[in-house]
Amino acid sequence: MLKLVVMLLRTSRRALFITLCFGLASGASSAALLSLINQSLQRPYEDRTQLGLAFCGLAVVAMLTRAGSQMLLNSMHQGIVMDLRRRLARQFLATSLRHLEQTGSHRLLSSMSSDTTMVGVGMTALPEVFISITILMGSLVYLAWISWKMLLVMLAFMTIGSLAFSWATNPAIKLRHQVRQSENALFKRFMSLMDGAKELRLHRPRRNEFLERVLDPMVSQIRTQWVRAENLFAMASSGGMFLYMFVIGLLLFVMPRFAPVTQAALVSYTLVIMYLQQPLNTILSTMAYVNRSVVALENLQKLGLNLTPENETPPALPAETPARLRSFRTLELRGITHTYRRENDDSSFTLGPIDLTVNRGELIFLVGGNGSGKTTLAKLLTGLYAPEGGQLLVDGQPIRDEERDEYRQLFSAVFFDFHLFEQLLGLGSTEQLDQAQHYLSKLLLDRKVKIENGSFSTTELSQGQRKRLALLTAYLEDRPFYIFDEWAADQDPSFKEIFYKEILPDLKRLGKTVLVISHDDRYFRLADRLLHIDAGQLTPMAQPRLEQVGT
Ligand SMILES: Nc1ncnc2c1ncn2[C@@H]1O[C@H](COP(=O)(O)OP(=O)(O)OP(=O)(O)O)[C@@H](O)[C@H]1O
Repeated sequence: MLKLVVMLLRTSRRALFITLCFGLASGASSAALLSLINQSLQRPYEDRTQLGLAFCGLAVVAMLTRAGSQMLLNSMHQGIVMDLRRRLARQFLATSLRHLEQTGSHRLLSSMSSDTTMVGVGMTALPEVFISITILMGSLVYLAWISWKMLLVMLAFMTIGSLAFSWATNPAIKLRHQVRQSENALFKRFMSLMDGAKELRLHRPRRNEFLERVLDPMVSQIRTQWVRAENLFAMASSGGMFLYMFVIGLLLFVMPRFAPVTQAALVSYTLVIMYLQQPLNTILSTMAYVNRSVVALENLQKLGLNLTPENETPPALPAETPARLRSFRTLELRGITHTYRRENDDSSFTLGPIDLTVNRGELIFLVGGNGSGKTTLAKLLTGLYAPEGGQLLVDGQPIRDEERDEYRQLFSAVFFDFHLFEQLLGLGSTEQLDQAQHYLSKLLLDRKVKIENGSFSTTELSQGQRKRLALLTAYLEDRPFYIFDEWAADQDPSFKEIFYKEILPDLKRLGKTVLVISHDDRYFRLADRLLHIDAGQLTPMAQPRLEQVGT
């Protein structure tokens, strides 16, 4: 909870201060109203005119300050959620790709939507807790002024009540943690539902089994856990209310038998105790939100997305890569290794140690069977994965961890599972937009797609056409090193021919270094160098079947 308080102070100190002022003014005016009611009840009707006027004024102040504090809380809540989402997106991009892959997109998505909202709710609930605690303290002081014995009775019951509440709600908090885990698992199933839309529609038994065996049990498990957790909280709150009524009953029906008390004093105690109910209620109910947001914050931290102040998002880096890197002569992988380890699974895959030097301007084909490690090698070469062992060197100089992002800016890559942004992000200069128009016709897409306001008019195209748009984006990036991961696999034979015989030689002519991951052995002879990978090791390449080459 302390982390929440620190985050609140760091992100919204001014808004918090103003909200607290309004909240306290609202609490103080309500307390003044209470004292006024108390005084009025003890005066004859004819003497109440002045008190009546004061009552009206205070009621208006109480209403305005309450509305003001609520409106400020609303805007503070959305401000906090907005800030959290922005910071989370930046943290997400600063986190290593491998970590994200291991975590799984379902968990990240579910956290980015529900956990951020919950942290925001908890942070906004905190000022209400502070205000209610202050009002509670003020009321207790007023109670002590009326009767210190009553205060002692009240404090004793409040202590018993809060101990009992935390004892009763501990299992509920554990259940909330379990609900959160189950929600992650549900999100994964929902993603399968969307990704497998075609497969589920085509095969009725698969669809039925998916719904009955995969989705429904998880949905009902969440329902059970949720209801159990919330029922425990409801029982604990009701228990608290019962204890409260017990105190009032004790005061009205039992205490007068043992300690003589005037009617006026009894009315005063009862009024104050009834009034105390509101802040106590607020504390109990808002503490439940604070609690949930602590769970959400811990969940985000478990994913490596730390939003606490000590983990500031890194500053934005300059867009340009330093000239030292851009003008490289050689890129070298020296003894590079990478291992994929799977949770709850003994099988693992190790790539390397890889020793490889790439000279500027080379056109290299990387070939090998499925699962041999081609894409992994490309991710290591581009700096998307940090090597577990070995070093990346540019012109003999090792790339340090903090330089890796700059190093990555040397590359333009179209991976097998590429993503096509609808907007030409970071490529909006007039010159680039003109070039884009030229490349659209070169890639035979000018009849399908237009470029309007820096965006493609559509990306709803065939997979092969989308890949051509991804290639267009790569052209515009104008980076020194190009990587194509089975780019031609989705292209028709005539466009394959254009890719291997026109586009790749063009890039080479422009002085670009190109690594092509390919299974198209009929074009292997076009490479300056052929690299073969097998079971994670670079191995000597068998002679390509020249009789098929270039025909
Ligand atoms: N995200 C991952 N988590 C765990 N293991 C992985 C992951 N990605 C790949 N692997 C493992 O690493 C091995 C190499 O994968 P990689 O994608 O580099 O192969 P590839 O040569 O590009 O295959 P393909 O030709 O099928 O695209 C695979 O055998 C696979 O078992």
